[in-house]
Amino acid sequence: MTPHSAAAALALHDVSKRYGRRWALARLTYSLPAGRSLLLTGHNGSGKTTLLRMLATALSPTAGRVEVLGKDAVVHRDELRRDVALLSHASFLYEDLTAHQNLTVLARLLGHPSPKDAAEGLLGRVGLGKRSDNPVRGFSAGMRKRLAIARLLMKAPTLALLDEPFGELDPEGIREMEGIIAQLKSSGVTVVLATHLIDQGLSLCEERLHLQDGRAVLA
Ligand SMILES: Nc1ncnc2c1ncn2[C@@H]1O[C@H](COP(=O)(O)OP(=O)(O)OP(=O)(O)O)[C@@H](O)[C@H]1O
Repeated sequence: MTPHSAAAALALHDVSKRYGRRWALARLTYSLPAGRSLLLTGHNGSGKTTLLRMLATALSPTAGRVEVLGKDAVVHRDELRRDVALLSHASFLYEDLTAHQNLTVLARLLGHPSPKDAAEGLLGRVGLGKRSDNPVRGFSAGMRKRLAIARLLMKAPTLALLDEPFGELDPEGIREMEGIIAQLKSSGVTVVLATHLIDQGLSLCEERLHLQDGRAVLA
């Protein structure tokens, strides 16, 4: 490990990812300094989700090395999964459980001292207090997004990877999500934010990485 990467929240060393014959990421080298947050931009299919899933240790690189919080993301996958949370299109919600139950199940898994209170507090924070006893299967896309961010907050990660967090949200939801991301940052969480809403992203992140066909280009 170089001295530079030791201070980095994440570091990509010549990272490539291939699906079949298609290269989704190609020879990406990048380092995010500790204490900074990253805006990830690029057109549809440019590789943003692939990169986030790699940082979440859900995918391994085809070539190169990914370091997350100073650790190799392949070697230290299990321990990193405790510190890293991904808000993604697939939101890992139990359809037949209520919003409240979804969060209490997670809180118990995490060993939270008071799962029900924690769930209730977070549901209020994401604007789902009135729907907390409804099963998720009847939730709209925006409500699912709100519950997914509550799930991420319950996990209290060191690194939060947010894939299109504003998608499906109404204008009020977008403002609330901006507030939640700002709070995460002020509590010391490193945020990596992939979004097509460039203005929102730029106001929240100090650094930017723009992907074009899986390669980094100057933004
Ligand atoms: N599981 C997969 N199998 C095959 N190809 C894939 C797979 N996942 C992604 N790809 C391809 O990899 C490339 C990058 O996709 P990725 O989802 O990372 O892009 P993205 O920047 O997140 O796009 P969007 O803005 O549409 O969400 C695309 O060409 C895509 O078709």
